[in-house]
Amino acid sequence: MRKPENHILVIFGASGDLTKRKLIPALADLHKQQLLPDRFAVLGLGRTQLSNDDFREKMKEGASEFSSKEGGSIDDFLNKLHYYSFNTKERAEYAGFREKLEDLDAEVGSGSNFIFYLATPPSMYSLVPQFLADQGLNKNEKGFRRLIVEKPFGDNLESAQKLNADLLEFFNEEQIYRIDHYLGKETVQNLLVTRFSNGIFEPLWNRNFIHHVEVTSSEDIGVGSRGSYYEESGAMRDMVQNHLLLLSSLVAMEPPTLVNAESIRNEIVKVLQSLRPIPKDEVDEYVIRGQYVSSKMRGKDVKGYREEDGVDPKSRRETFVAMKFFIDNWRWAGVPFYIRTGKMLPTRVTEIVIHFQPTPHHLFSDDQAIIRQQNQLVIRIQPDEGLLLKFGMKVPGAGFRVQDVNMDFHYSELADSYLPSAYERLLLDCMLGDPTLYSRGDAVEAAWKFIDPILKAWEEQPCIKVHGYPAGTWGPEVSDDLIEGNMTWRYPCKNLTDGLYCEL
Ligand SMILES: NC(=O)C1=CN([C@@H]2O[C@H](COP(=O)(O)OP(=O)(O)OC[C@H]3O[C@@H](n4cnc5c(N)ncnc54)[C@H](OP(=O)(O)O)[C@@H]3O)[C@@H](O)[C@H]2O)C=CC1
Ligand SMILES: O=C1O[C@H](COP(=O)(O)O)[C@@H](O)[C@H](O)[C@H]1O
Repeated sequence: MRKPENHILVIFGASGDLTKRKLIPALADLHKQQLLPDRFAVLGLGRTQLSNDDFREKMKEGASEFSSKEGGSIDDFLNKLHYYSFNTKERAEYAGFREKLEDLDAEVGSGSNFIFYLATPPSMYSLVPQFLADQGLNKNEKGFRRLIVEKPFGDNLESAQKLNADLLEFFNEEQIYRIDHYLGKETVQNLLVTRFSNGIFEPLWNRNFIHHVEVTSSEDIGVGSRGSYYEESGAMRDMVQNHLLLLSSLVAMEPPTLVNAESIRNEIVKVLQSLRPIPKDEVDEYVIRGQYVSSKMRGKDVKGYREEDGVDPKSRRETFVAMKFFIDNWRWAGVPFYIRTGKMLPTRVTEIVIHFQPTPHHLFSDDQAIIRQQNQLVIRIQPDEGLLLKFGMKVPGAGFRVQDVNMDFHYSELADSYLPSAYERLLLDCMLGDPTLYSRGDAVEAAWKFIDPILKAWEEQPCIKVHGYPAGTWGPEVSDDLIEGNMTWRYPCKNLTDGLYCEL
């Protein structure tokens, strides 16, 4: 594995949750694998007053699991962490920050190569690049300057377009890395390998052989301390506009000509641009929204969304979305895609299910005892990452009784099954200058273009129902009605509670 060039990673918002829970552990893992450059430092920024030692102490928790087998030590790693306090909203304070950065650059010998990571509230995503440019920090003729932008990338098409325009005023597209952490997941990348390196799957991967596609990302937790964020965002903006549309694009894209950023991202954007718009007056036929209500989960009372901190007791914000859509192109004409996501569902699972067409004639259908499903390929993204192929086999004995059996591969069975975290992979890629697994501006806008009319319809037509589903169930029962024919979603496990469904 190539090591990145020497540089400093500057984290805006380093006193926050993301830095501590995701970024620092990912960097510590890179350090253990000796994948950080020899001359490297992190400069954390925030208004909170912290000394370097305070910052290191605060970050130690996430980074502390170093075993003797691994490279480096926790102290080597922590010594690379530095902190500088300033208000990143104040243009005037940037001169002091630049001096601090240049001093650290001289001390470390990082060649004036900087990555700026925006882990602040989104309201600062447009400001910071502008203030960095004021200080000449957006360009380095001999080395690099890169900008990582966290989600959410806008909250509708217009704001996403504006944010793209604002960023592009000071940084060019090659310098901008828009994070969608789902692309950093090993099993999401494996989707490309499964599709494009296996002769058995690719010939079947089209409307002739695939009946429908299902993508589920469920969580068994509620919004927790993020109630006020969720009130703004809801499941459509938080999960569907980005992660679920991205997963669907990877399932649907054409083979890229090369494995590089341009080819792969060109194919992703083509899928997003081919999504058939959902007319505003048909939204309730294609999209189901739900919100969890209080119930008992695993024997314990759980709050409904409206009882969470920071949530309006009359909120109609969705914590569940299920939807059907079509991709209007040669490969997928007429194939429905079903996607769903929700909080407080019975289990945490992200999976893609490819449902193949049934055989043209049911030769063994006389047998009443067992009703078979169609062949399914289940691509499990998390947890228990792997692949499951379901197909029919003869039940031994008289007659021709057919039963579904599984061919099941689990990543955990590989001898060397280390799965890097999404942030670890994405940070390393940015350090190496590879944007393949980051979203391109046009793709983000294409996704918003598809989602915007749905959000507008929800705003403008209060008669579109918000279905209350008891925490611990698989969401509103009506979401099964979305699926055409005599089929339902795949339920990886049962409801945890019967609860009471309601309309909100
Ligand atoms: N947490 C997560 O799991 C995820 C977060 N994200 C995104 O990452 C971003 C950060 O999230 P998170 O860490 O949870 O948020 P937090 O609220 O925990 O942290 C926000 C950070 O921004 C800093 N900040 C805010 N205002 C200023 C200011 N005026 N000057 C300097 N620093 C400022 C805060 O520092 P201080 O208060 O010291 O000034 C703090 O370090 C958000 O945009 C979020 O949407 C995306 C995916 C997951
Ligand atoms: O981006 C987000 O993703 C998480 C789910 O991520 P996962 O890697 O655990 O699947 C979700 O909880 C959060 O609401 C959302 O902002």
